[in-house]
Amino acid sequence: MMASSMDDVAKAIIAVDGAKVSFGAVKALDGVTLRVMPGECVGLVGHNGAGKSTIVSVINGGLTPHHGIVTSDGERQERYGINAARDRGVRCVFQELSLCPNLSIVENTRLVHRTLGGFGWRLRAAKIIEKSLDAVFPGHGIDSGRTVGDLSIAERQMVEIALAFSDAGTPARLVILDEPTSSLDASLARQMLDHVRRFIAAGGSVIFISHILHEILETADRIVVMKDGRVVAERPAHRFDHHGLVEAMGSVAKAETRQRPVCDQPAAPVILSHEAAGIPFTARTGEIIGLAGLAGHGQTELLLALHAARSGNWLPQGNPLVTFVAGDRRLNGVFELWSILRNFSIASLGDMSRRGLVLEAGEKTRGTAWKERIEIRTPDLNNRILSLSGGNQQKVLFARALATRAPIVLMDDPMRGVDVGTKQEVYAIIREEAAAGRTFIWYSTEMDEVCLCDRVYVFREGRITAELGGDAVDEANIISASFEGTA
Ligand SMILES: Nc1ncnc2c1ncn2[C@@H]1O[C@H](COP(=O)(O)OP(=O)(O)OP(=O)(O)O)[C@@H](O)[C@H]1O
Repeated sequence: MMASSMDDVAKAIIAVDGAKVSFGAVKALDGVTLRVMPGECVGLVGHNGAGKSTIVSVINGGLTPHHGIVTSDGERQERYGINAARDRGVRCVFQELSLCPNLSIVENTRLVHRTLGGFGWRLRAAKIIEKSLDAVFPGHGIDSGRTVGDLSIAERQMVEIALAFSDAGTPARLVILDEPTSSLDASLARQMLDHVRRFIAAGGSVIFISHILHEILETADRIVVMKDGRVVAERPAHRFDHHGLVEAMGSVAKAETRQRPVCDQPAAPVILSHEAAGIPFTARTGEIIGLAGLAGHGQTELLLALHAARSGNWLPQGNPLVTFVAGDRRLNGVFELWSILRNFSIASLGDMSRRGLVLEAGEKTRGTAWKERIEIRTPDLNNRILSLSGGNQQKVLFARALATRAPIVLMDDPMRGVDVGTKQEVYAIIREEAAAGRTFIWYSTEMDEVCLCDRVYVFREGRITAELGGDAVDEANIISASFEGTA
């Protein structure tokens, strides 16, 4: 080891050296070395399945590597686990939200901070979480007495983030944020990124994982790129640009194309309409319609209402009229005990069976074709769905919906956690299918995606306040309509 490298290990809050982790035949980590210094934000990027969440589990003490050394503040950790990590000030916001849905925010705060017992703990817990919510998301409007199960996915993500930064005696020193903004709209994401910079300026450390590269480029001090279980590039953030990062991520990341499809179909028949609050909603055959506005302002409710209204409608040959890509994959999307293949094929079993029996060869052929088309990374489609990384699970849900013959596809922020390369692939598929007559209704918290749509409805406080079409679909118009509700 070089002298500077030894110095780094001594100063690092956490240093992992040569970590190897395998799951069966899959080498999730193949000799990863990562150090986090006080007062720095390390950006961690890489394709879906690159190993980012796995190295986070090692640092968080949730997973002991088969090989490798963990050092903290210069001390080699022989028995490093979740409790040791917590005692050293390591906090983690997981990709899959981890709060107990049947408990209130205050009760969840008590669970996270084990020392928060004794007389009057409710009041103290409420103060702790409220202080942190106010610091990270000023003006959040979340009452800490609410039950977590009643919160929107964005609100749950906000509470998880605030909990990670909260202080009940042992202050957070290293906060790991694994795709923290995936359910947040641009203004909430901004608040969180600003808080990260304040935390760093005060001497804290952050590991920040995101597929939204501009967030990484503007927030991280140093960027580490992973590919297939290895670190393949590592530089100060100012020495990367967007293109350089995409290139470093490797073959999966293809060049981005940002042009919006031109769908000039005022004459196409209306396939769906709904009397929404505010401007009425309509969708025509072959249109890609975006639902925009701040997170949780009624977009998911419209998708659910459209689904409820038309889910009983079947086309000839037993195909449904609408299909749905759920936003909250753990709650509404994934069948956790099933294989990847069965999770994929469940929505189109009608097309894969004869006289009530599923034709296994046909199911496998279709599954394999989709696996290759959007690069679902697994050695075997018969593995359990939970063996996939988060982004790869999301790809399965997407493939499940697209593999049906439903002419209307409802999508509730479907690209959550999907890597940049696959996103381009999926945008191309959506465009192709829309050109062939499929209608897409697409809620997204990412402005770039909303701007790919032919027509956009902007939501504010449960109402549709603006409808933008053609050249009017741009960031400035969407932001102005989100805040002022100008049509
Ligand atoms: N419990 C498990 N069982 C089997 N394989 C697993 C398990 N957990 C992770 N893997 C595999 O390890 C590899 C690394 O996964 P990991 O979750 O670290 O990727 P990631 O970089 O975080 O991806 P994403 O961007 O999709 O979140 C993947 O190939 C994944 O399928």
